Order: sequence, then C-alpha cells, then structure tokens
Amino acid sequence: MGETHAANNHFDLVIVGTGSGNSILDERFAGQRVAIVEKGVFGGTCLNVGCIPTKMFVHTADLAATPASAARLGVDETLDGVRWPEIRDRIFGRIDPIASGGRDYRINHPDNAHVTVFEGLASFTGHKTLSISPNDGGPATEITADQFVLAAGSRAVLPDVDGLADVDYHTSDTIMRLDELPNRMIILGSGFIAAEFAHVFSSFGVDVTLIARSGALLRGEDAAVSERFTEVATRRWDVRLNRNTVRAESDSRTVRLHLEGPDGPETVTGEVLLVAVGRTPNGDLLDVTKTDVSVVDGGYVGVDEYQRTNVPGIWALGDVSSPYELKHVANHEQRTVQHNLLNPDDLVAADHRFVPHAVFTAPQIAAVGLTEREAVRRGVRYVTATQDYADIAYGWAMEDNTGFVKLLADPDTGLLLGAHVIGPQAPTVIQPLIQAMSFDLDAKRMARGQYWIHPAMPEVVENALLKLDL
Ligand SMILES: Cc1cc2nc3c(=O)[nH]c(=O)nc-3n(C[C@H](O)[C@H](O)[C@H](O)COP(=O)(O)OP(=O)(O)OC[C@H]3O[C@@H](n4cnc5c(N)ncnc54)[C@H](O)[C@@H]3O)c2cc1C
Ligand SMILES: NC(=O)c1ccc[n+]([C@@H]2O[C@H](COP(=O)([O-])OP(=O)(O)OC[C@H]3O[C@@H](n4cnc5c(N)ncnc54)[C@H](O)[C@@H]3O)[C@@H](O)[C@H]2O)c1
Repeated sequence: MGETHAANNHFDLVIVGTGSGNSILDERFAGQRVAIVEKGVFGGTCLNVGCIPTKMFVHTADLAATPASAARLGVDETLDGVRWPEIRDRIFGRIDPIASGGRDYRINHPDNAHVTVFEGLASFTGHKTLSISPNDGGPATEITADQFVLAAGSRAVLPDVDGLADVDYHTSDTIMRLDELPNRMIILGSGFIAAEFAHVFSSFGVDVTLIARSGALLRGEDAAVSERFTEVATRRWDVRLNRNTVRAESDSRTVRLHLEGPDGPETVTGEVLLVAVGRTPNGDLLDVTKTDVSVVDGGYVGVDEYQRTNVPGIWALGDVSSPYELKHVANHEQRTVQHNLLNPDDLVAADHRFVPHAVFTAPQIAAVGLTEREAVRRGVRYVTATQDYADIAYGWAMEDNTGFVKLLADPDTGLLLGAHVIGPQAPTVIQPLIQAMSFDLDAKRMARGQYWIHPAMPEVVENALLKLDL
C-alpha cells in the first residue's frame, strides 16, 4: 500500500512532478523504492489546465462558431445560446475525476506498495538532497535518492506591467473555470494560448480584444502563416498590434489596460483580463543549482540527448528542460528516461529532429521543421511551394478562402525540410508530412508512390508536393 510518510528517507528513485513524470512508473519499477512529489493537482498541466480541457473547449467553440460561417454556403443557422456553466462542468466533470483517480491509485493501490507520495513543494537543499514542504503546512521532510527525475514543468509568466499584480487577472490556469462568461475580454499576448482562447471565447459570444507587442500574431510560425492568421484574426477580433502595455487598473467590474501604440496612448477595457505572454520552466522552484544541476538559457534544466543532466543520476524531461513546451515532446522524453532508467547499459537518445506543433485556433495551424526564415538564416538551400485549400475539391466544398499548405524541400535530395499548414483540420492534414520527414520519404515518392483519396482534404498536401520544383 502506498504510504504518505516514509519510514526511511532514502529512495532508489525520486520523481518530481506528476504530469509526464507520473507515467514513468510501471510494473518494471516494482523492485525499487520510489517517491513521487507533487505540489499541485495530480496529473500536471496537460490534463488539468492545458491540452485536454482547452481542446474540449475548442471543439465546443467550433460548434458554436458554425452558424457564423454557414450562411456563406446558403445555410441559415442561428446560435440559440451557450450554456457556459454546463460546458465548463461537463469538461471538468470528466477531467477532475481522472486527476483524483490517478492520485488515489498512486497512494492507495497495492500496485504502488513501493511508492511513497509526497504532496508538497520540493526544493533541493544540497547534493541529491530534497526538502519537501507539505501542502498541508506540516514540517518539511528531507529525502535523498540514488536517482532523481525532474519533471516539474513550467508556469505562466507575468509581464512587467505597472499595476498588474493588483488587478484581478486570469492565466490559462484559471480562465476555464470562470463563473460566467463576460461580455468583453482582454487577452494580453499573441502566442498559442492567446490564439486558442480568443477563438474559444469569441465563439461563445464574448467580444475579444487581443493585444500584441509586435506587428503580427503567432510570430513563431512561418511568416506566411503568421501574416494570414493576423489578417483573419483582425477581421474577427479587436486586434491591437505594436502595442506596449504600460499600466493596468481595475474597479469592481472592469479591468483597464493603458497602451502605447503607433497612434499614441489608448485604453482598452473588459470585465476579464487573460494574461498569456509565455511560460517559464520550474527549475527555480526546485532550486536545482543546490544539487549542482546546470541551468541553460531561458532557465531550462540542461540535458544531453539521453535526458541526463550534468549530475550523474539526475534526469530531466518535459517543460522543465525542454524549450518546446509541448506534451507530445514531454511524453517522448518520458519514454526515453523510462527506458534509460531501466537500461543503464543501453541508453537511447531522445529524437528531436522533427517536432511538430499545432495551434487549435480558427483557422487551425500546424507546422513541422524549418520555417522559410530559419532556412534563410541557416543558409540552407531550399525550394518552396504553396497550395491553397481553395484550389482542391474539398476546399471548394468548404468554400475555404484562407487556408494553404506551404512546403520547403531540399532541391538536392527531395527531402522535406518544413511544412506549414493553416486551414481546416491542419493538425490532422500535416501528419503524413511529419511521417515523411521522420522516415526519410522524399517529396516525389510521397506524392506519386501512393493513392490519395479523392476528393479528400489531404489532396491539398498531394498538390503542394507536386508543385515543388524537384
Ligand atoms: C493552456 C495550455 C494549453 C496547452 N495545450 C497543448 C496542446 O494542445 N498540445 C501540446 O502538445 N501541449 C500543450 N500545452 C503544453 C503542455 O501542457 C505541456 O508541455 C506539458 O503539460 C508539460 O508536461 P510536463 O510533464 O513537463 O509538466 P507538467 O504537466 O506541468 O507537470 C509538472 C508537475 O510538477 C509539479 N511541480 C512543479 N514544481 C514542483 C516542485 N518544486 N515540487 C513539487 N511539484 C512540483 C507541478 O505542480 C506539475 O503538476 C498546453 C499548455 C497550456 C498551459
Ligand atoms: N496547442 C498547443 O500545443 C499549445 C497550446 C497552448 C500552449 N502551448 C504551450 O504553452 C506555451 C505557452 O503559451 P503562450 O501562448 O503563453 O506563449 P507563447 O510563447 O506561444 O506566446 C507568448 C506571446 O506573448 C508575447 N509577449 C511576451 N511578453 C509580452 C508582453 N510583455 N506584452 C505583450 N505580449 C508579450 C510574445 O511576443 C508571444 O507572442 C507555448 O509556447 C506552447 O509551447 C501549446
């Protein structure tokens, strides 16, 4: 039976963080004395406040947004209403029991007789020595171990804006649990989280004002995608580009942000403010330098290709050490660490060659590999081709007029260097391109070495491949 207090404070293995870290343990670790430490809700970011609830809201938002686009196709629909409390409670009614079930399994199930769960904030106090301050406020416990896995994730950052700390702001951790939908929402930021929540809340009828520091949204994407998304977003939301946020203030009903922009000072108001300006790794909360673990640029715990830190026996994975900050990367690194813990004489390296990502906004966006900007910066030889959804049969069916697939390929080998998709089902449409890159399938063979179902959406990929001058 899992215990909440250890009799002996030395462990074979200590895992900090129950996001991807929790998935390391399986029956192969039964012979080891293991501790797992969690300061928050069991299951981590993706399950509780990240990928999973956001995409459940996004799917619901896609349905709510249908009437707005159906009229173009001759179908007149109206949105009768959005039952926010019901949507919120349906989503968290599925998620919260998974988190509590996971906790209960680790603490109480006989499978975990060798596992001690510590619920508290872990921080290193010395070499391979971890102090845990319990969430219930009791005295700290000090533990040591032969091996540690740092899987402590990341947290939302707050920008340095005068007055912001005194304003009732939300981050992605709290915005999905609002009591009621506001009439107006300000979103500060222009990355993944801003783009996804702007789609969710505007589809539910909230007037969204989006504030970006630079001249484009989703600036990390290929410039063609970022520009197209910015155009579409500007038609849908009140998008303020090139704005510096100088001060925040609020009264009991509204939040005001004072901005400086190309036309001078201006003020935006809303009942709710969502701050989404990036995340920072949690290595500082863990005080990793006290155990001699090195931290690299951006505050990430430094790891090698085997997910080893510079200290023998201390491993790291996921957002605490990975600038990708993506769940599929955290999962892959978790599998790598799991293998390496179990097979110290046969280590495997993590594969970060072709890490894809998707932004579940509207239109959807997905990408893998080099942007054109990166190809130029690196001096890589490339050819590029773009295929609009509008010019394939399924694009006609949808009357899509904003989506496209853009590819970059190596003119010498024909191998793909990058793929960028904006448009319906982009995260699904891109998958064969990720597969081709991962398995060294060149663009010509990919295009003509298989059937493409007609007239399905992936024909947009087939046509983009055929357009490459190879
Ligand atoms: C709103 C949002 C949407 C997202 N959507 C997607 C998506 O669609 N697709 C995608 O791929 N990625 C998405 N992500 C990113 C994804 O959630 C993260 O990359 C992933 O969850 C990281 O997993 P992890 O195991 O590294 O960390 P986490 O899951 O964050 O786990 C770390 C755990 O460690 C605990 N912890 C931290 N410090 C300590 C300490 N000192 N002591 C004890 N415990 C500690 C934390 O409480 C936490 O539970 C999203 C993120 C957010 C915020
Ligand atoms: N679909 C997904 O996979 C998904 C969804 C959500 C989040 N995530 C992960 O979570 C991470 C964090 O998301 P995010 O949207 O917070 O970060 P982000 O890095 O995607 O975007 C942050 C944005 O905030 C802007 N910014 C920074 N400081 C600012 C300031 N002072 N004022 C105004 N704007 C400022 C940046 O220019 C940038 O555009 C992402 O990088 C991503 O890895 C992934």
